[in-house]
Amino acid sequence: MTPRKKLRGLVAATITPMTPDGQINLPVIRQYVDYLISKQNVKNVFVNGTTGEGLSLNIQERKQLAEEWVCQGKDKLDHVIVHVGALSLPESQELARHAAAIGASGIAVIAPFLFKPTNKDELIAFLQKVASEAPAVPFYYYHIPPLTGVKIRVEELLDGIKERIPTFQGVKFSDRDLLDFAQCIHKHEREQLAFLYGVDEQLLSALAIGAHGAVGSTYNYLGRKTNLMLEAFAKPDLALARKYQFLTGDFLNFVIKLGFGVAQTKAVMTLVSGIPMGPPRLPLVDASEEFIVKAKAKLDSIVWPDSD
Ligand SMILES: CC(=O)N[C@H](C=O)[C@@H](O)[C@H](O)[C@H](O)CO
Ligand SMILES: CC(=O)C(=O)O
Repeated sequence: MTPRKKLRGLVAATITPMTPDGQINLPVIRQYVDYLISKQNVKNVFVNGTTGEGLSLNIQERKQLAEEWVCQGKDKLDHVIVHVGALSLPESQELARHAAAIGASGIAVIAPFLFKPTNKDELIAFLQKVASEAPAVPFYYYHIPPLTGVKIRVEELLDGIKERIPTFQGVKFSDRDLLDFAQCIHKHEREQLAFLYGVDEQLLSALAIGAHGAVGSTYNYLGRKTNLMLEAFAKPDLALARKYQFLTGDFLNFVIKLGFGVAQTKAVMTLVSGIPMGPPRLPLVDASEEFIVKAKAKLDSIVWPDSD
């Protein structure tokens, strides 16, 4: 898939649908693609990331999912970014070659998080070995220190990165350090990079400092509302943009207090879309009935500015 457009706007971090007995449920993806486009107005996806339980899948499953998304997304989605990060460098390289072969529009890599890189050079060395396996595919670094424990500041990491990784195309930034994020944008203003924010509950703050888009789990089911926030911000109608951020924040604040992770995201998506996402894979366990009832009541109680 040769990207016709620059990566901008919302990117849904896809959930991996599973059958009740825990196998990946590929036939559901066709319907999932159509749902994102028609109901959420979201035309970019980030496959096999955190929300997709990418690191809990085996290589074969990851390849099958990537293929299915690229294939079902053909002529429908704008970008299919495949996360190919793994603890094992050769596995990550194999996934990168595979993503290139199937025509993914980008690849992303998370920092290895058991043996961790201790400085910028070690991390770049790892990323470079993966990126070079897919020399024609845009490469994104996936920064998510709350999960990886790798806290190397991105602003430092990016210093000189293009020389080492010519395909470097941007960052998916899932951290609350907006100084680091702002410095990335500021220092690379002249380059055609994509800085995508990944903490959905504070996307508006990231837009204010120049985020080009966002990758997140909530755009699966709150994509349409978040797109209205982006439109209001662009107008600019900041009062309206804030209303949307406050309301999506109201939902997230509520579920975070109940305990909110990928298992709960699967349950919420099943509830909202009607597409069966199935259970998560261990060590994650299914959301409780109580969680689902409360989350649904909360969602139903929100009065959106566009009132539907
Ligand atoms: C830790 C995690 O999964 N972060 C996601 C993306 O990076 C976000 O999309 C969150 O799920 C979202 O902001 C809700 O907290
Ligand atoms: C949220 C996100 O981007 C991910 O699930 O990887």
